[in-house]
Amino acid sequence: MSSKLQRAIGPCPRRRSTSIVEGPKSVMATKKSVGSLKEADLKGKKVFVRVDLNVPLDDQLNITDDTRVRAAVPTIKYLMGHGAKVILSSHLGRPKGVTPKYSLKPLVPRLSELLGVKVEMANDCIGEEVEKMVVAIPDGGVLLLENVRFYKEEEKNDPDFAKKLASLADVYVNDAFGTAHRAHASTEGVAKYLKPAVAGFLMQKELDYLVGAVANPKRPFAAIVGGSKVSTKIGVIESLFETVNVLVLGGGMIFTFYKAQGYSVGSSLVEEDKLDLATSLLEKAKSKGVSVLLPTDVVVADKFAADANSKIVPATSISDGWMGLDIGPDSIKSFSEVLDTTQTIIWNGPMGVFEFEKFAAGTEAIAKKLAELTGKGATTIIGGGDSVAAVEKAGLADKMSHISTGGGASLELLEGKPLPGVLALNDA
Ligand SMILES: Nc1ncnc2c1ncn2[C@@H]1O[C@H](COP(=O)(O)OP(=O)(O)OP(=O)(O)O)[C@@H](O)[C@H]1O
Ligand SMILES: O=C(O)[C@H](O)COP(=O)(O)O
Repeated sequence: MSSKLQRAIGPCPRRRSTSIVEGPKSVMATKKSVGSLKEADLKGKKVFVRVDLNVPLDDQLNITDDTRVRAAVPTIKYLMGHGAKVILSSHLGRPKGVTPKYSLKPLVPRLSELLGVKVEMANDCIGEEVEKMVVAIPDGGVLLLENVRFYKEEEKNDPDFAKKLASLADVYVNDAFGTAHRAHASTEGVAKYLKPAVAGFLMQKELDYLVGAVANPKRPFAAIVGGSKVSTKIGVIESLFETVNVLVLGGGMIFTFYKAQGYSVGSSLVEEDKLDLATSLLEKAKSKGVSVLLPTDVVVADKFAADANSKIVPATSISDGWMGLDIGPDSIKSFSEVLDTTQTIIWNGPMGVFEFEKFAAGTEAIAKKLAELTGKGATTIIGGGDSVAAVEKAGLADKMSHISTGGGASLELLEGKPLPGVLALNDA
């Protein structure tokens, strides 16, 4: 095989039919058809809305990325417009007890601005004071409860705590896709005590793309999986084997695959205990008829730092003392050529250490390619977490078909794990 060519294991992309009924494990594990907000009677009703306002804050408590706040707006505006009394609940961070730096107060100005109303804020999420504030919400008004994780009962999914949350409202709406993989009191438990319990618009959109498009994709269907470690992506890779035609691998995980094949990887990131697994994953791909593409060239560095010396070398012969931190230009070219032939692409995990400018080219090039293909009619789905950060950094977020607000949740969904926050909702 020429070093100019991608290392392709398995045959070329081929068409396969996958129906929702016969679909892969990932489709069967969670349901796509959940009760809709549009069917609920909302006028004058107290609606408990679980949103995911777990956003990054800087040291001055400024929001550094408001994507999740903006994503929560359509559901809240719909509820306001239909005369509901909106009770917003979220977590922020992973506090152990009441912790001021994890208060949701810094969210109030941005929420008020986006919703065009003064959002009221409670100092707690249950109790008498909160109950009084709920009674005072006008039709179409919005009350934000304090961080629900200030109570340890939240993460324990304590039934009494869930009942207390439920007692505040008449209707439950879960729009917190980012937290749908957690069986917590506000994401799962509360749904047992409030009927109807329905999905918000963001939740529905995430499920439509991540379950719908993946179950029934326009083909050829490619998955691009990158990021640092194979170990965190085994489940998703194996699950995608059931449905994709092409699997493109990048990021730090590729060196475990190369080392497993006996190539020299220098001091690149390698998970020594996953070498056999890497070999068996490639064999499995072959048996499933999935084409696996690994980079042929990489950008290597003499240290893990933004100002490291760098050079481009074949991916299969990295000298001692050098580590691969990005895919190289030949790989970008051949990955792009293959992606050009595909109709649906899901991307999870960056191609390199995109946080360092010198090693961001591979990730940026893939982001640009996906933006271009979206413009030509392909469906492009960015699976959350660092890939989303990279697409945002490249200013291309609005050029993709769907950007998931859930890193962990989207991975678990693609891995075929059930999402408790979705399963708890009423069927459609
Ligand atoms: N060649 C590499 N060597 C070391 N680290 C790498 C390399 N390529 C990418 N990374 C790092 O991988 C990290 C992301 O990996 P991770 O496995 O956490 O992906 P992820 O966050 O799960 O992706 P996503 O969130 O998009 O699902 C980034 O911080 C990036 O710097
Ligand atoms: O950011 C996330 O992935 C969600 O908000 C869930 O947060 P958690 O991982 O702390 O449960």
